[in-house]
Amino acid sequence: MVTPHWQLDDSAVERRGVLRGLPGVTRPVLRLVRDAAPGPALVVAVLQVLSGLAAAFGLFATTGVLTDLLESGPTADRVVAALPELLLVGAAFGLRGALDVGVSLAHARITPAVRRLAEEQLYRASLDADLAAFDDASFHDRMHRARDRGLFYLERAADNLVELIGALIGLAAAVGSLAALHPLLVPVLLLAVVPDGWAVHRSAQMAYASVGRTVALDRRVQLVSQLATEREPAAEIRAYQAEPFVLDEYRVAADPLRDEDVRLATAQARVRGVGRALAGVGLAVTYAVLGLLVGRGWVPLAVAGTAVIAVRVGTSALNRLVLAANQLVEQGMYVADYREFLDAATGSRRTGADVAVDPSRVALDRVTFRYPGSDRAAVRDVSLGIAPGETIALVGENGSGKTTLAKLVAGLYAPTSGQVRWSGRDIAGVDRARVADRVMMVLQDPVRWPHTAHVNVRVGRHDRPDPDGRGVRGAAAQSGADEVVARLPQRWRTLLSKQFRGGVELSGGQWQRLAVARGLYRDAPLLIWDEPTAPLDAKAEFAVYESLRALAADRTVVLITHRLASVRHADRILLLHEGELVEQGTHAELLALGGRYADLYALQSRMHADA
Ligand SMILES: Nc1ncnc2c1ncn2[C@@H]1O[C@H](COP(=O)(O)OP(=O)(O)OP(=O)(O)O)[C@@H](O)[C@H]1O
Repeated sequence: MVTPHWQLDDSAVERRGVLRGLPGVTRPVLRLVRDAAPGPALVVAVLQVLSGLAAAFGLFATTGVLTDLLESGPTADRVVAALPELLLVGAAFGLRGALDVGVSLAHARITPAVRRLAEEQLYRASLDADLAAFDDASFHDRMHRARDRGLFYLERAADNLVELIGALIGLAAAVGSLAALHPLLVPVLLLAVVPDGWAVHRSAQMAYASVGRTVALDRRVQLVSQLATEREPAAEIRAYQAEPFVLDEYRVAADPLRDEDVRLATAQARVRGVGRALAGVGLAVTYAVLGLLVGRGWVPLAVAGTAVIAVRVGTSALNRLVLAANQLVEQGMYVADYREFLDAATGSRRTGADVAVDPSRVALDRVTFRYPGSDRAAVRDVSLGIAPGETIALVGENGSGKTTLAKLVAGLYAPTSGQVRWSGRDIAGVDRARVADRVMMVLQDPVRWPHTAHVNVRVGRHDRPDPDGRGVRGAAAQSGADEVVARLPQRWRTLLSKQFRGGVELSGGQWQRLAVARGLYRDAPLLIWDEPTAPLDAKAEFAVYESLRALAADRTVVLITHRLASVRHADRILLLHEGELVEQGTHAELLALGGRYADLYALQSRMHADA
């Protein structure tokens, strides 16, 4: 059996065989922490340094305590002699505890702020991305990794960074004290922790490799999960008795995912076991060396006593450090995914001149467009001109390229080759927002904004001042949306989403009327009209076409429809076939030509006559 393309995917692993170094990981996280919560970040840094100093001081004071206790003489005298140093040790560690509480308090403000900033950056990048990027599977993969894992691990990475710095400072305190007591004690400390550190590092590597292999499967499971749990597909799944099919789809993706998880957990447990065993041996060697130093008389017993404590403090700090560093490296790979997505999204954005453009005269010059990853052109070598105020109609079979061509005219896609010019200017070189500002677009499958009826219309141009609501009401009257709203329980303030309490659902045609109102409310000189009347009843369709005719009076209009009766009044009809412009002219000219249009028209007329 051939493995479907969305199953185990090794390309992602190859791409990242080599782990990025810690500095490469910490830099972006550090930058994010600094930008998200500069004050708390500074407080954490200062308190951590003070806490490290208190720990070092406490260790030094411990040597004094042990020296006094190990002196010869009556026990009571020795304890009394050690009291001042004992108080100092208590004060140092008490202070350290208080400082650590301060670190925790400041730290608590960092993580939510990092999440908040990272989310906004992600959504902004996604909204900024070029439309064509959404037709690209690798863009989706990146988006999925960045949104579902990148954000989560970014938060964890920020936590680990704080932990890492704390552990580093704790370690510096222990190493500093050990070096001051005897330089040989420092390398001995490493023996105890390096094997465990290797194990954690190796298992992080394995985890990431596994995620790289299964990301596409994971996405598949999520898609199936939507099918099984969301409201939209629920009716059709039941009507088609597709429940077992959906479950099978789930199993096909979920079984290999489960097997991969088991394999990973087993391999990780094995590596960690080896690491633990070696770490035990390392600790035994550490204490043996310490015993040797005391036995040879190179180190006094009191110093050795402090060294034991310092080794314990140092080992624990080093363990925390290795763990935090390794988690950070692992999380850093997801952070890199997040950054990569941000870069890809930003990179996909077409930047151009920030100048006003005028779409009254549109010219296409040998325009070809291929969707990302597709080797067939959806629009091929199309040249045409649209005169100011002209209404052109695009007709043709399903998939002939009408919608794609309309989006090229509107500047939503940039041609793969050729040029789209507005009043002589190639719009590929113009800022996207400037182009979009001049277009009103009503599409086949409009967004159902989970908001009030009013917002559903106003979002057509959300920054247009409409204090008394006249603009919204006018657009609604033209599209027939006013009748829909009149029947809603709270009129314009009714929430149009069943997913929220008190929300209501509309029929397809009712949604479409609101979408048409939204397009009309936008009010721009170039109108793209992509079959928006298909779900409307005859009365609403008639009303909408009447308002379209009124709108067309002072606008350039690109009209897409399969109802040839509706295109008879267009100034020119263009027939597309497999992406190519094969016929154009007025209704009468095309009928006289006796080509594809004439055949289609005859067919539709017969169907209507039969009906
Ligand atoms: N997002 C996409 N990614 C890849 N290919 C696409 C995408 N959208 C459309 N296509 C392909 O491009 C071709 C043209 O599609 P387009 O939607 O422009 O046709 P259309 O004439 O508007 O069709 P319809 O009458 O069904 O609305 C089709 O072969 C389609 O499969």
